[in-house]
Amino acid sequence: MSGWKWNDSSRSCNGTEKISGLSVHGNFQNKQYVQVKNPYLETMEEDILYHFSLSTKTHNLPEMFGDIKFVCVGGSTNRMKAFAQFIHQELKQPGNPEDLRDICEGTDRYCMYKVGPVLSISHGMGVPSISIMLHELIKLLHHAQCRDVILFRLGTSGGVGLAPGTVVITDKAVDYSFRPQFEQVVLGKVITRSTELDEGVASELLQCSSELQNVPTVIGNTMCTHDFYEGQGRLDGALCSFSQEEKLEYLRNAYDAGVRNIEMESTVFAAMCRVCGLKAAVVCVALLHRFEGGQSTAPHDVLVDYQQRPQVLVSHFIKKRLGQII
Ligand SMILES: O=P(O)(O)O[C@H]1O[C@H](CO)[C@@H](O)[C@H]1O
Ligand SMILES: O=c1cc[nH]c(=O)[nH]1
Repeated sequence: MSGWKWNDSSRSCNGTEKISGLSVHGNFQNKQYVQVKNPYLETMEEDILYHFSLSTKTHNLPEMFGDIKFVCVGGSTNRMKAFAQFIHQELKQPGNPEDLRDICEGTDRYCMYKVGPVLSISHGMGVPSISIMLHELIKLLHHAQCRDVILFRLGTSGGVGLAPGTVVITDKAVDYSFRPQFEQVVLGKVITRSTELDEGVASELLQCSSELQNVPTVIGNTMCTHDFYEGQGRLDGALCSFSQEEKLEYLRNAYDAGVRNIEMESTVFAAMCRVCGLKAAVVCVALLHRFEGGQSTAPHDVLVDYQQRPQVLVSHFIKKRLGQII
């Protein structure tokens, strides 16, 4: 790949830097390295990123990943492979997108594709699955000496008071009580972390959406639950202990608290990125209107179109940052 530019509207842009043989233009005076908050890591001779099938001894992580600027994560392996192929075309990368290799092929836990400065990774469903992936991803970015990285979660969700197909850029990721926090149990005690996301990236994404057709987008709070059925007030799970009225009351309360969509990873994603000094955004499409029901009745091709919307939006953002769109 010839050099790519690095535009960050929140900072002045100047200077050129070589990263892994690429000319990267931008302002690196505010170099933001990825911070790990674990003193034990420094003392380890080797760090095995077990679920990625990578290690600091067997892989040259700075050479493999040092130029990463954008990391896009999402639940499904197929979606994240499709996104890698899509961004490969959008960034006009050499070679055939069909030939992209899964860097994590040594394990079937997650998939990972690298396309120039973009990493596309799957994280499975729910907080435990994404948090394991994020521990290893953040260590990977740290070991690779990456800097000024932005993370995006590209997902699907249930809409609250929104037409299906609407993309929600998360303002605050909130828990089941609509609090902007994530609770982690550590050594039997609950640790509470803030789930604030980067406001600048969110408003830049909203601006990007206004430059696109067919990507209706709003900014709103995203509720993260630990379950798809009972946890999200669905009446169609194997278990249901509440009435339709109780469900609607909970969803109305969520709406009044600014919640516009419901998914299952945003709070831990926001909390871990924040602690480690990573800018992050959550961009999820609403597949259905939760006031109206629990099942996705839209035809397959419509759902495929909906799932592509966060990808189109984030790809536009990346192309702008790389100076490919003025
Ligand atoms: O579309 P993804 O990224 O998987 O996200 C949403 O979809 C899954 C449930 O179907 C949960 O993981 C939820 O957060
Ligand atoms: O309703 C939905 C749809 C997708 N993902 C969720 O977590 N909930």
